[in-house]
Amino acid sequence: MSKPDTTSGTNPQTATDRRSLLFVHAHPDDETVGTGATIAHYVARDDVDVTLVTCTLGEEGEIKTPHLARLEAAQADQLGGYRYAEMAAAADALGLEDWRFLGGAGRWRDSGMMGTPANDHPRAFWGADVDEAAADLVAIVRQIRPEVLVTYDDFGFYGHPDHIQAHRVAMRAAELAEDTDYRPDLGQAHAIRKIYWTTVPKSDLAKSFEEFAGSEDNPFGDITSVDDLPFGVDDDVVTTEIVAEEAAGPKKLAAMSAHATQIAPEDWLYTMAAKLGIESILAEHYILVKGERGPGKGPHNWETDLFA
Ligand SMILES: CC(=O)N[C@H]1[C@@H](O[C@@H]2[C@H](O)[C@H](O)[C@@H](O)[C@H](O)[C@H]2O)O[C@H](CO)[C@@H](O)[C@@H]1O
Ligand SMILES: [Zn+2]
Repeated sequence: MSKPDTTSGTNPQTATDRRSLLFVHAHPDDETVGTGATIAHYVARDDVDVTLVTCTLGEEGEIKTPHLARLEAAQADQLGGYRYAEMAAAADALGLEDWRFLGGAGRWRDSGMMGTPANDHPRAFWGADVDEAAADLVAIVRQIRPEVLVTYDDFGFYGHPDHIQAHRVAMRAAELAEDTDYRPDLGQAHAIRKIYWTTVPKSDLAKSFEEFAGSEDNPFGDITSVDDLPFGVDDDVVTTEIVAEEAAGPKKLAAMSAHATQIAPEDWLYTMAAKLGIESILAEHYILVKGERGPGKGPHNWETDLFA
């Protein structure tokens, strides 16, 4: 579905009718693994423009496709360019038209896992000056003027340095974007109405524990308690559950398969969808950290719409 041209003023809907939703993620694949169903859901709405900003190209990733193994950082160091193409294919699968890299593709490099030498690469995102990186994001915020921003919590959801830095840069950019004295050359100030951090309710993790208990492909390994995982929150900390329509399921699976160097066919995400059903990958959860909580439903009164 091609969107009306909102740049030349020919949009049949007035600009004020359209709503903007911004996702800030660390690596190509995070957008799909963590928020793929939500992206597909809002892209399918005819009143919402979705923008994804990814902070690095994922150059330091482990390669799960053996025939591409030599692209790894320690050998040909071509994984970043390859994951750019994976990002394009995944965006296509989700129907996402506006996807960008922070500062332009290649500005910031994947920092590798915490404590690895890649953390010290001169372009590592982990070593970026937060205000410098945030300035590029302010320009995007002031251009697309999002009502809602989605990013990670201050632990980066699971403690990866690029995820922690994506949180810091996104939150700093939201603060600077609304400051009328900050860099007027980057556009008119804009205040984002709602900000969410991605999360997973422990009740969902407990269900997965149960389903995988004893199986050889248990992604949780020898962890036996959800409280020992580096992510997950009590259900009453979650504020919002987006359950995408069934049609989003195949889109998220196609986007996952687009990220083949990162998500192998035997990956637990596929196994979970197979064991728990496609609905297990249609529900994605968030914590509202800025803005007024909207109407909700269920035992925890979770919002069902990011724009609520
Ligand atoms: C989901 C996510 O953030 N993936 C990151 C992460 O990938 C991990 C890394 O390659 C690790 O070495 C593997 O053992 C683990 O299975 C991967 O999830 O870190 C990568 C390097 O920074 C990054 O490219 C990838 O997108
Ligand atoms: Zn990541």
